Amino acid sequence: MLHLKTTQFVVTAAQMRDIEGRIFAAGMPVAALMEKVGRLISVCLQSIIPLRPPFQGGLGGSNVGILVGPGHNGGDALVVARELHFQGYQVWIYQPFTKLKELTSQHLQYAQSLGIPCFQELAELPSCDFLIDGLFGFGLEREITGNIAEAINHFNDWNKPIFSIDIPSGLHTDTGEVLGTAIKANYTFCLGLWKQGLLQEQALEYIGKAELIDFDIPLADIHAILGEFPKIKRITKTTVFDTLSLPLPPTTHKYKSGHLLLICGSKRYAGGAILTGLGARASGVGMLSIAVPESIKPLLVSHLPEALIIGCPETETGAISHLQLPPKTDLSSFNAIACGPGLTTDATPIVEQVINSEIPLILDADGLNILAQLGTVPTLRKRKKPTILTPHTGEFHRLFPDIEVKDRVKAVQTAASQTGAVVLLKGARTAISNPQGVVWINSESTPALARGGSGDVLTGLMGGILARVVNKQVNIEDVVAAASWWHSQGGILAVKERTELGVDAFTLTEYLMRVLCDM
Ligand SMILES: NC(=O)C1=CN([C@@H]2O[C@H](COP(=O)(O)OP(=O)(O)OC[C@H]3O[C@@H](n4cnc5c(N)ncnc54)[C@H](O)[C@@H]3O)[C@@H](O)[C@H]2O)[C@@H](O)CC1
Ligand SMILES: [K+]
Repeated sequence: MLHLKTTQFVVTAAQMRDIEGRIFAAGMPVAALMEKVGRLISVCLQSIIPLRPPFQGGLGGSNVGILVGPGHNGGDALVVARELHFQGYQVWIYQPFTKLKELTSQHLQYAQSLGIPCFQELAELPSCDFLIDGLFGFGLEREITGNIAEAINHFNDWNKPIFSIDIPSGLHTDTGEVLGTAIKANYTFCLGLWKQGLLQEQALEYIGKAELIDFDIPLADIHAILGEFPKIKRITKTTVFDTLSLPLPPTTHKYKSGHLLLICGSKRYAGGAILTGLGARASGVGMLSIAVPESIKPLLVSHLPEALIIGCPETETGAISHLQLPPKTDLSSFNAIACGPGLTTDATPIVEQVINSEIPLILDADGLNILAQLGTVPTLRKRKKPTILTPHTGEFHRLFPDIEVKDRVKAVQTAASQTGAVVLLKGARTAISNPQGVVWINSESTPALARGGSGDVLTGLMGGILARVVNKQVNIEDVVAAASWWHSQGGILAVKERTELGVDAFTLTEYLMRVLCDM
């Protein structure tokens, strides 16, 4: 059986309930698990918000408001309330419901017996330094309305740090959409396994910093519900390292490390070709050929002296008119092709030519715009070798006008299944799917990468990795995931040294090479 690290797994509410059900059926008492989870959360909290030294003459301790819902999310919150109370924090409870689950009700009763004040009305609440949100977890099943919705909006307006247990109350556990209203957390303690909704772009505004609280779910139970090869996974360092096929064999030579053909650039967008080339350079690919319009060849040579720059005849508008490969070379000389950045839509014939080839192919930017004009699904259905599409949301709409992107995981799964391609949908939470619906989500990134040219770098990097490993029985979606992760980590590393405003695409290429030093 495949043993993935727990941090890779991603679950829906139904899957989490089934996994939890197996643990309880095997004999783990529900109350014991709640106790364990509550205590782990309170230990984390104490390290984030340590107890304040006593005020002179006062009782001391930080003031904590605990928001308690009717289910076990509320139960977790009550365990936290009790633990923080015993640590010396000043705790009060807000519990506006009339009916609580039995275990939750018991915890409430005990908390009240300890003298922890409990309020049902918003108007009665004292001020506090931070809030713990245990209103709803994965049991939220409909829109939040009425006084609870009012309370959530009220707490969001308080501008105090909010720590959400499992998921910010009000977010749909699977899609991350807001059901009526939702807590805007500064911090989310996701319990046991990553909930799919936390990895969706629309949840980002609500979850703050998210951390997984591991409470030792047996792998056998996870696999029993998610299958031996779970379909939806989070990209982690470990998976990427496996895909990159390192260290290099001592006897390797340049043609064994892959030969990538980039087709990119135009007189108008020469910079895109340079950035794509520099992205490919960072991948460590053995041989790099770059086809560009003849007039910008000298520019490319000066930036990428190690690459073979192929100057091609150009249209009146300065786009590549057709591919003119060197003597004794045809497309079968390459392990992979990456095509699109900076081409302009005047380069349609060349995109048609590579789509008709039998070489693994990445299409990006104008490559995607041209594909959309040709007709995405019928055009790609003819391909016999792997194809990767890397659209941002706008390009995705042009390629797949009938697919809704509210749930980005579903959107990439549908697009991949319709086309037979691996589809990467760019965003703050990039999602990748293969045609069988196997999904990778890149949950670590930085808004610093939302800048012109950043995507060109990704295409080059991905092309280089693909060319290096495509003949080594790797899954294409793993290659795409590795490139996405590497690209994001380059951005994250650059932010640390240069701030969020200091990560232009050219600078990013320099940080890419440093990412692997830390692995
Ligand atoms: N999965 C696990 O392994 C564990 C789960 N635990 C906790 O249990 C939680 C799930 O507990 P529950 O299944 O009790 O669910 P919740 O605590 O998320 O809430 C369910 C309750 O809320 C009510 N409800 C749902 N939507 C509502 C709405 N819009 N307005 C008003 N009421 C609404 C339901 O009728 C039900 O009573 C997790 O999120 C987690 O915090 C932990 O205690 C221990 C480990
Ligand atoms: K919650």
